Amino acid sequence: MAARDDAATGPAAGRTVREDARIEISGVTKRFLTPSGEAFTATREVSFTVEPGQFCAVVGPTGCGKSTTLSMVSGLDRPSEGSVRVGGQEVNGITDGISFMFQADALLPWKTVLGNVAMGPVFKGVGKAKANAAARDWLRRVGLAGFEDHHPHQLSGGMRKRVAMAAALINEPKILLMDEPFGALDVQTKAIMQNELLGLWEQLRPSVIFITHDLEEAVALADRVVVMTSRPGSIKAVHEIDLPRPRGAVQDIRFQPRFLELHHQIWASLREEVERAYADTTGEKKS
Ligand SMILES: Nc1ncnc2c1ncn2[C@@H]1O[C@H](COP(=O)(O)OP(=O)(O)OP(=O)(O)O)[C@@H](O)[C@H]1O
Repeated sequence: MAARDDAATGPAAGRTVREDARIEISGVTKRFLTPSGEAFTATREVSFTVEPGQFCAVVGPTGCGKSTTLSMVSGLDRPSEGSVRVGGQEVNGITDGISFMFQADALLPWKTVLGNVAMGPVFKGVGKAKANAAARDWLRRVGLAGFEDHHPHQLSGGMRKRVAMAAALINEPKILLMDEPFGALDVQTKAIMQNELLGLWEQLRPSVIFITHDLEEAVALADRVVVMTSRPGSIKAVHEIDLPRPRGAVQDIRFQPRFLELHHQIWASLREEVERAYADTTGEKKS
C-alpha cells in the first residue's frame, strides 16, 4: 500500500476546498437478504477516506460491491455494520450537496436540455428565470450553447453526457459520486469527456468517488485509486497517484513513464482479484 498524502502537499493544497466534503468510510460491511432468506455479504469491513477536494477512483472486479459502497455514501442505503461520515456527520439519509452521474443517462426525455439542467436549482427553490440563466451558463461551459431547446433523444451519447455533467455540477456539489459515467462511450468521446470532467473538477473541486472498470481511466483522472477485492469486497490496496496537476490531455498522460509504472503496479493487484472473481463465476478454484 502506498503512503498517504500529506495535507500540505496533497491534492487540496493551495485551493479552497470544503472541510465538510471529507468522506470517511469506516469498517463498512453490507449484507443483503437473498430471495431464499439467507444473508449475503456484499462488502466486508470496507474502510477508506476521500479528503476534501480529492478525486478518488475505485476499481475492482465485477460484483465486488463498488456500487453498493457508493449507495451507502449517497445515503440511499445503510451499512449493516460500520459507518459512513460526510464532513464528520454520520450519513443516515440523502445528504445535501451530493450529486451523481451514472452510466445510464438520468435525463428526463420529455424535458428540454435546458429544463433538465435547470431542474437542480429549481428543486432547491431558485426562481425559474434564475435557474434557466444558470443552466444556460452551464450549457455554455460544457460546449452545448445552442442546444438548449433540444430534447435528449436529439443528442449524441457524448452530448447527453455533457448535459448530465452540467446537471450534476450546476448546484456546485461538495461531493460528486460517479458510477462508470463514461462506460458506454466510444474511446474518442470518452477521452473528450474525461478531459472536460478534469477541467470542471479543477475549477469546482468537489470530492469525487469515481467507479470504473477502466484502470487507465482511474490512473489518468484520480489522486487516489482504491482497489477492492473480489466478493465480498474489501479493500485490497490504496494507491496514491502522484502525476502532476493539471494533468493535461488524458490521451497524452497515458504515455508518461510514471503513468505506465503506476498502471503496472495497480494492475498487478487488481488482476489477481479479477481472475479470482472470474474463477468464481466459472466454478474454477483459485486460492
Ligand atoms: N439490493 C440488493 N439486494 C441483493 N443483493 C444485492 C443488492 N444490491 C447489490 N447486491 C449484490 O451485491 C453484490 C455487489 O453488487 P454491486 O452492484 O455493488 O457490485 P459492483 O462491484 O458495483 O459490480 P459491477 O462492477 O458489475 O457493476 C452483487 O453480488 C449484487 O448482486
